[in-house]
Amino acid sequence: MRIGIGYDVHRFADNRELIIGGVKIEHKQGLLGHSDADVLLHAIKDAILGALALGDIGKHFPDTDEKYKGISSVKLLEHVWELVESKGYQMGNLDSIIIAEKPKMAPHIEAMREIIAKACRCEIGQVGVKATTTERLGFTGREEGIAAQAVVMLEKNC
Ligand SMILES: Nc1ccn([C@@H]2O[C@H](COP(=O)(O)O)[C@@H](O)[C@H]2O)c(=O)n1
Ligand SMILES: C[C@@]1(CO)OP(=O)(O)OP(=O)(O)OC[C@H]1O
Repeated sequence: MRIGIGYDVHRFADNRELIIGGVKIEHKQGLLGHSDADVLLHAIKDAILGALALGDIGKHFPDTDEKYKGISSVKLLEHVWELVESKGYQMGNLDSIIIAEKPKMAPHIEAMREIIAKACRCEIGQVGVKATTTERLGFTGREEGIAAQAVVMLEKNC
């Protein structure tokens, strides 16, 4: 078994879509990034790569490379998962948390779990997604950005 941890932050910006966990969420602002800035999927991918000591997403998908400009983070997760399978591992389980004052994530959590489970070729029951505010404290509390954390456990195929 291998475990990994991931953490990411993206700042809010005008004229950007808000995409979290592969779900487009209606909000006054979106997150800024070279890709679609899906902070949750970035934390999950870093946790997966970390579990296999393969570095981080910046190493695999440099933000200086035009081919990743505006790219869907679901596509990048699918690519990371192909690496996992090529190394002979499968999903044990993953858990994650979105740290955001607003918007409300609860109505979108099931859709996020489905998207992540599909990309990682596992059951929805192996994928945890939660959300919390920081009670208006800090940069997330001031609605300057959103953070996400993830942990993953991978199991070696028999
Ligand atoms: N952006 C968010 C933040 C929180 N939630 C849900 O609300 C619950 C209460 O949040 P607290 O920070 O006050 O503990 C939390 O457990 C989430 O279910 C949310 O949907 N979206
Ligand atoms: C996802 C990538 C892709 O270029 O770009 P960003 O959306 O800027 O995201 P970040 O977490 O800052 O860096 C990782 C990059 O790999």
